[in-house]
Amino acid sequence: MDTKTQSAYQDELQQLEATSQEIDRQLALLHATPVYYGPDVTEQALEGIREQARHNLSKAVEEPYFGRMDFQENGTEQAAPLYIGKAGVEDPQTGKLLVIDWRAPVASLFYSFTGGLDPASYESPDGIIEGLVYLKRNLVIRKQILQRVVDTYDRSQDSLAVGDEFLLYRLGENKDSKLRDIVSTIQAEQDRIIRAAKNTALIIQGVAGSGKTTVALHRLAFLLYQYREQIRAERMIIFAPNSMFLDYISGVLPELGVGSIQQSTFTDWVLDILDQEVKVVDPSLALQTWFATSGKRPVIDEHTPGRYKGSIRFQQYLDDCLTRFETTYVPASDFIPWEGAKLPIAKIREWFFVENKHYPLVKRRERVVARIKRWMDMQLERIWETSRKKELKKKGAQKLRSYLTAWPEHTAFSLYKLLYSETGRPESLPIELLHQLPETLVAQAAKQFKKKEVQHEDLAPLLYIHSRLHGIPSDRMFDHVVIDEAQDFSPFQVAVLNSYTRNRSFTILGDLSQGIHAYQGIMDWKEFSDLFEDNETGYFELERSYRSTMEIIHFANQVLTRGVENPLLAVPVFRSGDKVRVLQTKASERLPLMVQSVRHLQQGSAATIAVVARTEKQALQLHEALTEAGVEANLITAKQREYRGGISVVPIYLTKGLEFDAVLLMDVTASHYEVNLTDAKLLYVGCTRALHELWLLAAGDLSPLVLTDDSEIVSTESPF
Ligand SMILES: Nc1ncnc2c1ncn2[C@@H]1O[C@H](COP(=O)(O)OP(=O)(O)OP(=O)(O)O)[C@@H](O)[C@H]1O
Repeated sequence: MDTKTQSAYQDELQQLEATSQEIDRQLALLHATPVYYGPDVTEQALEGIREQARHNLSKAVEEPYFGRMDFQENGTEQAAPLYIGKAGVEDPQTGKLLVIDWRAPVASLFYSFTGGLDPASYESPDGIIEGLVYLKRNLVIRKQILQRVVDTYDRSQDSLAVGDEFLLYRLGENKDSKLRDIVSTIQAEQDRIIRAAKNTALIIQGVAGSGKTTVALHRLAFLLYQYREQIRAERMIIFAPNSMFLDYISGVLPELGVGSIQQSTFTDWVLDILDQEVKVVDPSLALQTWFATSGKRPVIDEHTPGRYKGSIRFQQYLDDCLTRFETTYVPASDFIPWEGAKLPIAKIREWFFVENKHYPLVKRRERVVARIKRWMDMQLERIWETSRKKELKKKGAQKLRSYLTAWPEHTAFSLYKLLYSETGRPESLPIELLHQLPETLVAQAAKQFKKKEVQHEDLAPLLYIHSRLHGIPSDRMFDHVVIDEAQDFSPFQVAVLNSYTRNRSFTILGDLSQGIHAYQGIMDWKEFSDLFEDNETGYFELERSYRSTMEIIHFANQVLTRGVENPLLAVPVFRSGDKVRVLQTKASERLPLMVQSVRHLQQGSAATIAVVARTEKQALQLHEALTEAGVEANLITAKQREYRGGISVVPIYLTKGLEFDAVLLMDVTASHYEVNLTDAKLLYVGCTRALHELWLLAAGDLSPLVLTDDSEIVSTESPF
């Protein structure tokens, strides 16, 4: 350590001691205050504040801050050090902030400042604040021990750009089984997204490993801080592709001090609203079909079920059907409960179509039926003779029951089923409407709906019908919605979600280059932005990839370029690692070489390893071989709900969103990965899951997607 670093270290030690003492003091005081359980509302509110403070300080005491910025605001005498941490800590005597919450406006300087001598500024509630930055320092504190002090900018030094050394140090670390927060190293382009205003539908195209998922989670924490008066955690939701992925990201929000944000898959969320009336067919069946090796895969076009039923055209079709249906929903005849009493149909129609027109269909029916009953009661009041009254009452009730059979109650599913049915259609839904649908869809529906089973792509239509029937209760509305892996969502899904979201407050993130679910997803972000007015959306691109080494990113980019026209290529951060290893072998050596490779990677520094198969069937076989060889590994299938870390065996299409220290891609042969869009994207996804090491194995001819003689990034030598 040179003298300058040593002195910085000493300064920071003293600062840490002083801050820790103050936090300890405040915590002791809070713990000494008895918890209030009484009925007084003011006291309850104060207890809430104390509870939050207890929680924040107990976290802060271990690791009070991670950054320091010396900033001299214009008009002040000298630069003041600002310490930035996960939670703010105030000195109650002076009101001075000992630690600034990373989400506070001034903390944005720590992330947005990229160096140079020019003044820097940030937006405060009172307007733009300008001044000079003198120092940007990263600090690693673990359990109150100062482990590292790294200056990434120093105004008095020669190099005036913010250096990457601290970021590289963090990126070089191994990962455990869960995604982590990045508060200490958020990059300027990520910070802009995190702090973007709430009431816009933000669309973010980010290359693999650019931090999309991480940024989305940090954005939720920011929104909760910035708009604490307007939004609530329980009314925010993050949609992710599957339960295992949700498990993988589940640690970040609690680490950031925000819990209770809903996390769900689109499927689970819709089924809950539909009260589990239907079942979704086993998702692995669809995956096996769409991710069969090339030649066995169905062709994808506009009639592909996912694309057809996910389109706005289909939403308009449903809309038209529902509007027609409504016109003849009321029975066609007068209601005559007994001889001499008649409720004219014109009256019933007036109640239904005029007086209650603002209510959703189900509610409207309920209200009109209740009104008919009241009308009947009034008619009965005119009759004095008790036995006659009783007799008519009974008769009226019977008549009403049969009258209502022409006015059946519907659920979203029963109505949806009706739209596909040749028989039993009301006159408002002529058979010609059915003939507008592709025949294959009608045939599939007839088969599945009998068993109350639907496909994933039926969920948005069902929810749409449900909301037309029932309306959307205010407690179901979201304050903010995050859609991760959004390239696999359909426009219809986003449109229907929009009706459940206040002020179109969305963060929609994804990567078109990873759009492997083309049978249901989008081809262009315009398909989503077209759903909103121009001034309601924002679009960001993230090009830098933080996950993988330069070698891995360059290699993955080559794969993509070979199968995709004009691909969006990732730019790696300057982190060099081992070369990508490509190993060819004989069929008989395939499994032994896999076992040997896994053992080798395990003995190195990799804590998490993925053995990636092309299909689920192959994953099963590879898992079996590893188990037989005594290597403990977890098999990941479409039904998996937990991600356990360690060694995972996983079909390539299920690796999306995850990351591993080392990835071993099996069977990268010409027959498994051909030169086409889907295979190139699949392989790209597989390659970009690796942080530090990427190995490819092929028993047979190598896939043309990976053929390269670039010896700078690839090695074909055996390490054994
Ligand atoms: N600013 C950063 N500082 C440190 N690590 C970062 C930063 N940004 C991203 N990372 C790391 O990069 C990795 C990739 O992040 P993340 O999974 O959020 O990316 P992604 O864009 O969602 O990836 P993909 O689309 O490939 O699944 C994670 O390990 C994350 O911690």
